[in-house]
Amino acid sequence: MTTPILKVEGLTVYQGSHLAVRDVAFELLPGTDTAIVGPNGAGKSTLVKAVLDLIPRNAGQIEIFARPISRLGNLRHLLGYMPQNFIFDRSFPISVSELVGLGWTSEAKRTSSFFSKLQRQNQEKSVAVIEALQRTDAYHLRHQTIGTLSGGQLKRVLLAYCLVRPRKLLILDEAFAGVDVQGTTDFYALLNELKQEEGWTVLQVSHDIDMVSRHCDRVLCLNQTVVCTGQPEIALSPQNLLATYGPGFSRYQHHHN
Ligand SMILES: Nc1ncnc2c1ncn2[C@@H]1O[C@H](COP(=O)(O)OP(=O)(O)OP(=O)(O)O)[C@@H](O)[C@H]1O
Repeated sequence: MTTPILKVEGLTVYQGSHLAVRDVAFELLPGTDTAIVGPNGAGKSTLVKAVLDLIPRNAGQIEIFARPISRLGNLRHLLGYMPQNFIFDRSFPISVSELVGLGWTSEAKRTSSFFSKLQRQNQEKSVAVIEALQRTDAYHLRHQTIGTLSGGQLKRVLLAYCLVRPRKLLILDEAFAGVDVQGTTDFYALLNELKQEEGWTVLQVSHDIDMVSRHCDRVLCLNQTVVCTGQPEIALSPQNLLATYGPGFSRYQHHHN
């Protein structure tokens, strides 16, 4: 039997006095792309943050790479996360390259001296930063300070931050909101490449039902608790969308080519 990359059982989370996520259970198998969809306030971001142990949970177990989340240790480097909002002081003088470089960590290798090791690591890091920025089409932004970026440009840079070292699990919270149509199509192609060629597992929160139905392997419909889960053609059936979003929902059609 394949060991799941992520296993969530009985997850319940309160935000203040509000029950945001109730008794959620699901698994992610290696090399799959799963979308979490649901209406505003359904608990999607709360679920993702609780899965990453960034906010406390009231009940439930979370295992990542077959280890309890609290005992991940160095394996945390194999986890990439792009939050829904990245709030920072726009006057903070950090360049795009420097920010992306913060996501890089070296693989431990033995070398002859401290200085040659440091030199080699700096070279490896520079190459990794350039490659990550090229992959997200943000290389031209490398010298800009992050405070000068547009919303969509910042998303590209944050994705580069996630890609600057190999990961096994990439968690994206509305990563493509604010990205133009071509950029969104490119991003999905990139996710597909990471999945198919490098074996990454992806969990993404999205409101773009059309792109999710085209590109994701599985969908988890959430409205405080799991309404349904399965392959897109089943999970996103009109009945399931009605059950998840309520009667006011009409499927928003994007026309990506
Ligand atoms: N820090 C907080 N304090 C109190 N309540 C919160 C907090 N964060 C979220 N909530 C509430 O928890 C519920 C779930 O919020 P969450 O952000 O997880 O939803 P979401 O599905 O990600 O929504 P959206 O699609 O709008 O991003 C909402 O009712 C929200 O008002």
